[in-house]
Amino acid sequence: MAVIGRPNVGKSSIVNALVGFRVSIVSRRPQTTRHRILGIATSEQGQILFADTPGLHAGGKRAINRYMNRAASGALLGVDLALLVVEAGRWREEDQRALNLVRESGLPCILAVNKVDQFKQKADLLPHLKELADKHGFVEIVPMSATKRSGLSALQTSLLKHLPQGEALYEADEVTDRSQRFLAAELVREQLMRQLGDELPYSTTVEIEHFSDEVGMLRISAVVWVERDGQKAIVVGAGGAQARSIGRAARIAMEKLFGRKIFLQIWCKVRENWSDDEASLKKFGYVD
Ligand SMILES: Nc1nc2c(ncn2[C@@H]2O[C@H](COP(=O)(O)OP(=O)(O)OP(=O)(O)O)[C@@H](O)[C@H]2O)c(=O)[nH]1
Repeated sequence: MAVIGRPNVGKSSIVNALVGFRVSIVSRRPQTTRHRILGIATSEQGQILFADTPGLHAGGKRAINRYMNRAASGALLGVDLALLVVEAGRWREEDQRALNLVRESGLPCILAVNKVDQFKQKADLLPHLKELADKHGFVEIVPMSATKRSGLSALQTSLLKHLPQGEALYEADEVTDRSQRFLAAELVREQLMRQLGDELPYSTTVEIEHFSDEVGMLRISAVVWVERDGQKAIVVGAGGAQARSIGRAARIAMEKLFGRKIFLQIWCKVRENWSDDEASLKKFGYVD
């Protein structure tokens, strides 16, 4: 099934909560997820395959924005069910755009109304849900909060109810189809999204130059690519402090995720205009 919605509504948080593993990075900034990522949630009741997707957005004109929107809308092909995620109390143009794509796909769709913990007027929740119900024939509407872990089991139950029965495609201990190398790059990028201000995260990407499994540890060398020299100065920081802080937080996250000791080195390099250049995007793994 495909998880779809505008940026920042909590798609990755929902997938991680149901998979029970941080397969997809999360930050408070919109457009954190850039790739389609498979999350596998296996329980006694069954196995659910989630395609987490980049937030569907308007406005971004660079090649990377087109790639992200393609990755999201393409996820609706070849799945049995759509999960549209919205933020409680908000309905924007981009939510409508996501709903339109679901409509065009003809897929049955469950609506997850996330972040109900932030919904100020609790008494208005029911009328709000009614308004949402009027927008489309959703097979179910589930109010929930991924961070407070409320409504998760209701969501899991309704997903299982509306997915077709079949043989499990993955082993019970598999959580994603992505490699450790990919996840390592994502965890560095997560820190760039979290620690860098303003527009800078959107000019960065991460390439793993070296990844080796050694006795007692994984040795990883990552390149943070930026688009201008001035950006490199910010990523590195005074005396290298910013790069060290990014590296430290990413290493801790990797050790937790992989259950291994990690030796992580980070370099910062400039490649002008990489985010609007098809060849650079390919080189950095943005491949359909
Ligand atoms: N208050 C609250 N915050 C939430 C909830 N779920 C997610 N968030 C926060 O919302 C922000 C965005 O979450 P993500 O899971 O990255 O959202 P996304 O839809 O995958 O975002 P994109 O990558 O932009 O598409 C993060 O700061 C999350 O911690 C929730 O239930 N309640």
